[in-house]
Amino acid sequence: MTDVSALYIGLISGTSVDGIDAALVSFEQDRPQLVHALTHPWPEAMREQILRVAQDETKLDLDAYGRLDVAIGQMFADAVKELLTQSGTPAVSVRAIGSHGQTIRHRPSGEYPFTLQIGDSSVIAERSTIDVVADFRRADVAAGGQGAPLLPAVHAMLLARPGHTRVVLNLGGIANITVLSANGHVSGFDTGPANGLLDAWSLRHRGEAFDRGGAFAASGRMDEALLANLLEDPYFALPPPKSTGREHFHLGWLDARLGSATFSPADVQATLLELTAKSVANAIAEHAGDASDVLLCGGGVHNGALVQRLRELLHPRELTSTGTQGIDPDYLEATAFAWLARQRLLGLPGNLPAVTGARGPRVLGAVYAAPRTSR
Ligand SMILES: Nc1ncnc2c1ncn2[C@@H]1O[C@H](COP(=O)(O)OP(=O)(O)OP(=O)(O)O)[C@@H](O)[C@H]1O
Ligand SMILES: CC(=O)N[C@H]1[C@@H]2OC[C@@H](O2)[C@@H](O)[C@@H]1O[C@H](C)C(=O)O
Repeated sequence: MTDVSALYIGLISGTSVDGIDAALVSFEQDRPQLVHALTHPWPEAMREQILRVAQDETKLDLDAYGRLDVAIGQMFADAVKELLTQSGTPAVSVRAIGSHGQTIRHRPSGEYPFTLQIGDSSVIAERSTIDVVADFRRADVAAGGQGAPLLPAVHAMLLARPGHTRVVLNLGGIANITVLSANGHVSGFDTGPANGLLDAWSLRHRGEAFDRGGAFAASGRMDEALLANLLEDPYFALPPPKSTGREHFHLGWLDARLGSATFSPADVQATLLELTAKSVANAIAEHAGDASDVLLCGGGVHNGALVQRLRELLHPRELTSTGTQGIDPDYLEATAFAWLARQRLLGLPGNLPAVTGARGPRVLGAVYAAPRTSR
């Protein structure tokens, strides 16, 4: 019998690979509530390795794959330990961990569609002594879906405003929107890059993992011809359901479009910021024309230059953070994976077929049992 009143933990390292977000979550009438959260940073060498693998700059042999899977699992277990210590929570009072893992490849279309999140869940269960639910995307992909985005179900539960069309915009490495329609319908998809390309260009030209506040972009001038060239990527015109990742939008993608043309690094950064803002605004105009407000979450809420540009493009819609609704924009994804773990233990579906394109609702994830004798 599942104890539905217990605490859960949600874990995710997203496409920015900036750290492992860990959230301790309680439930009240099935609604998740954040109790405590932290971001456990990746050691720099590991972050670089994950990025190289995710962008196909490093081809992994099976031994290297196995080692990376375990190393990521160990870091996820460390994040759990830190979360329990900081919050003063004994492991025994946590019913389960929902671990998204680290996406290293996402190819949900074609003859053999797949999506790959790694971070050995048995290692997390063994080290934390807590049951782990993981592998949340593959059942949806097996059912013909994209396996992503999964957050729209949680956005609907926490942020829908009956009678109004509202958009939730996640600005992670990749950007995705959820459209919460006035009539209750929920749709959503990945619009394209958010911070991933901005981070990569910042690292290459300034040695900084991200462009704090968007200052680097703000120091340059957007180039119209380059922007038009980038927006020609066929992904932007694809109809939903659709999802993407670092295997598509990465520095190699950008370099191929820059070709032999010379731009100042700051002008490219400004153009990348405009690419994120324009592709998001175009998607909202096309799929949520009647939206009255847009709620932001994900690390991009801290990029003042990006938020300012989005505000201009989305005018007259109101643009605020999910924080205005009492939802921490930095930990919504981790909170959602705690909810998904609970759904799995309750035998309830986690996907929204109208979003992912799956043939139907599916119970998502697999359970990795903790060692019973040590509890
Ligand atoms: N102060 C800041 N200024 C500018 N950008 C910032 C700032 N703080 C965070 N960011 C951006 O937010 C990113 C992290 O966002 P987030 O944690 O939401 O991404 P993610 O969860 O890895 O991605 P995804 O949602 O695609 O899986 C950083 O890589 C950085 O680009
Ligand atoms: C395959 C994968 O990891 N996709 C991520 C990624 O990061 C943002 C966007 O692309 C979204 O589709 C998804 O993550 C969130 C957690 C989701 O499933 O809603």
